[in-house]
Amino acid sequence: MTKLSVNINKFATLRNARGGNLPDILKVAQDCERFGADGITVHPRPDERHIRYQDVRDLKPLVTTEFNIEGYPSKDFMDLVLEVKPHQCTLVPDPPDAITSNTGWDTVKYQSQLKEVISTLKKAGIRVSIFLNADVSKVAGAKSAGADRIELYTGPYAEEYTNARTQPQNLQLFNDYKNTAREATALGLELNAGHDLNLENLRFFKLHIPQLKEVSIGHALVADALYFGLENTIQLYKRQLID
Ligand SMILES: CC(=O)[C@@H](O)[C@H](O)COP(=O)(O)O
Ligand SMILES: NCC(=O)COP(=O)(O)O
Repeated sequence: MTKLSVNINKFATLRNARGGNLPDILKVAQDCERFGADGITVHPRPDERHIRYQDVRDLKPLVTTEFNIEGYPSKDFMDLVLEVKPHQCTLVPDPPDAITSNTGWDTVKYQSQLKEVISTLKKAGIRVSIFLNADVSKVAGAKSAGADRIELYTGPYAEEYTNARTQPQNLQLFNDYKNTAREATALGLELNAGHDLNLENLRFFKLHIPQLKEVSIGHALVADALYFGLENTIQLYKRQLID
């Protein structure tokens, strides 16, 4: 079964809208775990518009499942990750002003930066995943940089799935995902995926990329929780991930 890591950024967005502490992010994380999440993901951004650096520190002793911190490896981010020591760190090539993540690493161009950062994280005992487009030519660079996993950026998949409304298995784009996943497995890299996954597109992705270890989902899951409740929603997503 593929693990579901719930990205709690959007709960923090709601909290920050008013100041104060509603909803309580620490309780949200614990409740997500109680409701069946296999992990908690946070993606602190430099402007701290949702998850704050202090949230990440406060979450560390409370998260009993897998803790995954995502972000661009700036000095501040690296200091935070090395202090908190999550189970996994997912490196994302976002510029500081990114509205959200919208591409994976160019593992050729940024090979030496990735090598250095990954080596530092791995020395601290942190598993490293790097965010990658569905582009088979970038997988070898992830391996040679020392990553343990790649996280497939599923934004374009989600968009095509919504636009096609037919048989997504016919899409060239989806073949790129399958080939990238196959190459990762062949090189001994484990596979995660995330971005814009939702209750409509998740099952198809899981069925066609069975080696998927983990998905991290936030935006759509939080939106669904408004209608179905958090516990039901987490269970609905988990059902999509059964082998
Ligand atoms: C790497 C990735 O796809 C997610 O972390 C996503 O970008 C969530 O970030 P935001 O919640 O800031 O949109
Ligand atoms: N790594 C992807 C993630 O954590 C959540 O992305 P989204 O579901 O908020 O688009």
